[in-house]
Amino acid sequence: MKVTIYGSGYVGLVTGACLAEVGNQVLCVDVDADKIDALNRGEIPIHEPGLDELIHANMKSGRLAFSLDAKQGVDHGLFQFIAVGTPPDEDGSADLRHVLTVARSIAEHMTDYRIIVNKSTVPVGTADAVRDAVQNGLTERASQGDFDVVSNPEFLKEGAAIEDFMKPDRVVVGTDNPRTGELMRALYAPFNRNHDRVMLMDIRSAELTKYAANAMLATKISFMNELANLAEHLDADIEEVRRGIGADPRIGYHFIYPGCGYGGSCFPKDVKALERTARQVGFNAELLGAVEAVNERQKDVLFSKIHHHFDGQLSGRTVALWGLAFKPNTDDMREASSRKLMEALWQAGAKVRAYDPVAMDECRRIYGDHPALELCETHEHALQDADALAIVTEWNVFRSPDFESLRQHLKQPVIFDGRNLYDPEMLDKSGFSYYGIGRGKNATS
Ligand SMILES: NC(=O)C1=CN([C@@H]2O[C@H](COP(=O)(O)OP(=O)(O)OC[C@H]3O[C@@H](n4cnc5c(N)ncnc54)[C@H](O)[C@@H]3O)[C@@H](O)[C@H]2O)C=CC1
Ligand SMILES: O=C(O)[C@H]1O[C@H](OP(=O)(O)OP(=O)(O)OC[C@H]2O[C@@H](n3ccc(=O)[nH]c3=O)[C@H](O)[C@@H]2O)[C@H](O)[C@@H](O)[C@@H]1O
Repeated sequence: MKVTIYGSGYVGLVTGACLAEVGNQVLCVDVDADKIDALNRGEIPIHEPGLDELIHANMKSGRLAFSLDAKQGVDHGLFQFIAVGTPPDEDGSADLRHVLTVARSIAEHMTDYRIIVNKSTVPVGTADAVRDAVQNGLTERASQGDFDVVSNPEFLKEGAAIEDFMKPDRVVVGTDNPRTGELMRALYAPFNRNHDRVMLMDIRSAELTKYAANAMLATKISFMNELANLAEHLDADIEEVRRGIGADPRIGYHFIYPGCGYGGSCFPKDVKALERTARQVGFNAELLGAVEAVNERQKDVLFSKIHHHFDGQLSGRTVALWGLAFKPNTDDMREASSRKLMEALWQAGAKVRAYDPVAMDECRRIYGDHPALELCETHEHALQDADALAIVTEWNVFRSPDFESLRQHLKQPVIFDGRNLYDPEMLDKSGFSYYGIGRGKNATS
């Protein structure tokens, strides 16, 4: 089948590469000329395990191509996937500018029946807005073009995106046309071999399903972070509590890891957008507001602990920072907890020596040559002359460090562990001051 995908970011590239891999002819269209040039040279703009190989193999076989030309995109695919960004606008609602630009450009060039598939995360009612934008465009051209609009939200996780796309838990398809539903089912058939994962539903429910999934996951995290902070007041260990509740299959072990707040391009923006959607229809979504507020506060927790440990005297201090990405296996630093921590440390007059296995270039792109930031070649190197170690991303390489060498490098043996990687008792016995999240009595929040 022929597929066009607008937007060559995380979702567009993964969708394009995976659909090409199972035999479709895929054209990815983007407005970013540098990105398309790089892709055409075989350079992949993001770090996503397995993506380079998949893109290279499918470009070579002629099933995957990249273009700047929207008309070529409209001519190419029966399926027109929209996978452009939907960033928060000023009040936190999803900004649909890019989605509607694509819709208008499809209308401008369309000559045959097209299925417009919205994969971007968009508020309920967006399919109607896309349909109106396309219809208005066609009317202006006095064209009789026929089309359907489908909602097909994406649930992949960065760092495991290929696996998630190739073996989805479910494929949600919102459509009001049974024939289009069957065409979507045929497109996804290769990912559906063991059991039918395609769930057909009405469009508005599909749109809401995406926000509901992210909001539920974010709620679990904020709930655990709230309890972690409470555990510090009660001298209990949240890691024991986590194991204790996770054993109940109704709760489960997934997404109940406390930490220094959730980041990334999606949870923060999607929780806000859903809360704003509710507000727009006159509904006060109290829980969503609390999930967001707890997360904002949680991103300050490591700084509070550092500030407290050094009696507020941070000027002239140096903190070694392990991890910059919002989670392991990605170079994405959007809404990463590392950013809030670094900015607070700089504000307080401290310096940061940071290391991340893949996000160093991204950090350089964001902060340039910041005078209070040194990007170090290894995680050990980051420790040199540092007063303390802070960890914000649970990369495997940080899980089992040589604590003896760590003690020798640090000016003071103190660790602020934003991901609860280490055993407090063991570190205590080895003479470290250890601050985890919710690990017994050291409340500063
Ligand atoms: N990143 C993720 O893990 C996931 C993201 N999503 C959703 O998918 C959507 C896309 O997210 P990402 O891939 O992360 O975004 P991204 O920011 O990585 O990529 C978006 C791409 O769209 C391009 N673009 C903008 N306007 C365009 C236009 N008119 N025509 C063609 N291309 C255009 C941009 O140049 C950029 O390359 C968002 O709505 C996001 O919420 C959903 C599931 C997972
Ligand atoms: O809509 C999206 O973009 C995607 O958002 C998330 O995926 P992603 O943001 O890539 O990353 P997650 O693995 O969900 O982690 C998000 C954040 O939550 C934090 N987290 C996660 C799990 C946990 O138990 N505790 C916790 O603090 C992570 O450190 C990270 O900062 C969802 O997991 C995907 O299903 C969804 O498609």
